Amino acid sequence: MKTLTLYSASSGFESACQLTTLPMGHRSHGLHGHSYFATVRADLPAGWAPFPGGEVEELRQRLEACVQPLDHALLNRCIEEPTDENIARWIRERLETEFHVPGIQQVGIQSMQHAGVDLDVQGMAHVWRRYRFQAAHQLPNVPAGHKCGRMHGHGFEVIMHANQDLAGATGRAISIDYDHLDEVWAPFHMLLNYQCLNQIDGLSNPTSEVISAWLWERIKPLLPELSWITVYETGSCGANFDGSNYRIWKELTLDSAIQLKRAPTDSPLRGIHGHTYTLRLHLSAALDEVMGWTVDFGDVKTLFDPIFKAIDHRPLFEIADLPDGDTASLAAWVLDKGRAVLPQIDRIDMYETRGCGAIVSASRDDTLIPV
Ligand SMILES: Nc1nc2c(c(=O)[nH]1)N=C([C@H](O)[C@H](O)COP(=O)(O)OP(=O)(O)OP(=O)(O)O)CN2
Repeated sequence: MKTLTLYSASSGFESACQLTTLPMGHRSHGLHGHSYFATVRADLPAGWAPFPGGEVEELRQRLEACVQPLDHALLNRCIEEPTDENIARWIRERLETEFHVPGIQQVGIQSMQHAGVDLDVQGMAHVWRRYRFQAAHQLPNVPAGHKCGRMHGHGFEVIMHANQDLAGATGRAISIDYDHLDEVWAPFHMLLNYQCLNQIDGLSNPTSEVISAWLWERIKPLLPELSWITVYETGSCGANFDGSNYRIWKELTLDSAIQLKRAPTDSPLRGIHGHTYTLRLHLSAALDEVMGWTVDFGDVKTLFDPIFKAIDHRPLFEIADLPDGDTASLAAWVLDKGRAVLPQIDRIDMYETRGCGAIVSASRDDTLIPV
């Protein structure tokens, strides 16, 4: 199977800024500050890192050096109008030209816990913002005894992703801002928060997939730039919908020991060390119209469980058919084993720390997935 591997790295910085093109009186017009979080994903060629398996650490160090002038600084001294989008563009430009990072597929800036911008490979900016609502639901068509057949509740989260480069079509003078997303979301919060979802028109079978499509149908006419709706049912699972395709994910954490066998003998990465990994399984499948889902999150967990047990709380360097302990090798191994039991798995994200790791995708033309 031909796969695409993207290496991912992240770096935080604390900065002050001022957005002077926003109207006087807007809370971001004046001097204020953020704890920013930058991420980069790159399709790196063989031989780029000092040793095979060292890509994530090398990318992390270059990103950290790239954003260093922004840390504890006034961003306006480096970037004319430091919106999240402009900061992301500044970082990408410097990574390419001064830090020699090839194959950049995505640069993200998160300026708040619940908002940010992702630049895609074509340089298009996708603004995202996360919202929460508290609601009950029950899935009426699940087999008898399935826990989701009982009335229960969740703190649901929704991410709206909007492709800012489509904003010209709406006639707004400036591209999408977070305030506009808030205005669009406000009536949906009123409709969904503190409700039993089954009682809402169109949500008689309120799975994550159905909720994401229900929101898409209602929000897209109000926000033509909408590119994805993401619904988090719990902190570890949910669904994305882009108007035609459903995707779901299930996230697991594993605590494992590794060694990077190809690291130089004097590198600490060569010795036994470990991580609490975040492993995200992405699946793509058609919607089962009766069940209202693609694949049951519960089935994903059950079918994947033997693989999970083989890598959680284990010395991964003892797995005979795992060539090395770097996250790209590990993600490729999980993709291979995972697809044997769940062919709908089409991508594995494996992070050793927040934002640092590898993404291995079964599709060569992986699009920006907003999770
Ligand atoms: N594809 C879908 N599968 C399931 C959905 C759904 O909307 N789409 N919904 C449910 C249930 O409503 C349930 O609340 C969520 O199930 P589960 O993944 O088991 O979630 P947990 O957080 O309880 O999982 P743990 O990993 O055990 O914490 C079921 N399936």
